[in-house]
Amino acid sequence: MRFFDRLAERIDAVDSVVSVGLDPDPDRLPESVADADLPRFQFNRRIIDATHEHAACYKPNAAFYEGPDGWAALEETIAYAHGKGVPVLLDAKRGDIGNTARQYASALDPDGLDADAITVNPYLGRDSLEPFLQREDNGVFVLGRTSNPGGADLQDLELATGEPLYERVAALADLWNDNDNVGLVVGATNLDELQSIREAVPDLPFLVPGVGAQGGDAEAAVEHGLVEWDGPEASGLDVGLVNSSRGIIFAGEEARGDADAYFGAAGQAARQLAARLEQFR
Ligand SMILES: O=C(O)c1cc(=O)[nH]c(=O)n1[C@@H]1O[C@H](COP(=O)(O)O)[C@@H](O)[C@H]1O
Repeated sequence: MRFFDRLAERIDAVDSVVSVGLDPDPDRLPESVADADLPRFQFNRRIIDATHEHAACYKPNAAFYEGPDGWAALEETIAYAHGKGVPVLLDAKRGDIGNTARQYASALDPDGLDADAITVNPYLGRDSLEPFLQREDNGVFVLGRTSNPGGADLQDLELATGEPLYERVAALADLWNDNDNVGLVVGATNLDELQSIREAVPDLPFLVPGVGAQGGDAEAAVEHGLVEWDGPEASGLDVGLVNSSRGIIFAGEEARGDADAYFGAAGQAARQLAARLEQFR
């Protein structure tokens, strides 16, 4: 089944468009997991237990799995999320020349990390993304307009045609969508850009990061991020994702010494965000 069909069904089943970001910063892990084998996985396991009923997907950011045992923690995390029936979007922001890109894309293989979808960087052009785009059952989220302040440095540059570069990227992503597997990453912190990209590409689902810790606009994220899915299996359902990472996984930080309270707070934060976003759907 294609990624966006699976995602639309998941969103429908849990009434949530929340992507829970699994970014287990080693400096912020509570004592209850810090001394365990694979602490990052043990942390994620507890987070997944607490949040899965409100999660449309999990988004582990590959940066947080660098270093010894990082890949093992990521592999275990993805398998554990799948065990709860939740798709996984690997946030790796890949993009490189063809033979390198093919290796990066193996993260989507069932005998690789088995991620359901991945984020990619469009700046090396179509051929660098081909190994991802060809995988009909996997989602490919192209960075459109990022949420960080420096995103403007390049992405807002005006082209000779008068359009900003991010709009050209969005149009290209639409063009690359032969397999109905392309989405766009557009931050919730830049409302004008969010709106204008939605107008430029009315049919692509967005991953909208930046709500929560970065202070982005949840209502605009839902209004512009979701589209009615017109796929072969889950047609007519909403599809799109609004991500929060630190705002959910570290919501219990004041209860660091009490594991149940700590992870309970993450569950509550995921539930509250899901309910808040549902108001705007
Ligand atoms: O691709 C992303 O997910 C992404 C794109 C973007 O423009 N901004 C952005 O914050 N992200 C990621 O989304 C997550 C946001 O984390 P929080 O700010 O903790 O919610 C991190 O993993 C970021 O790397």
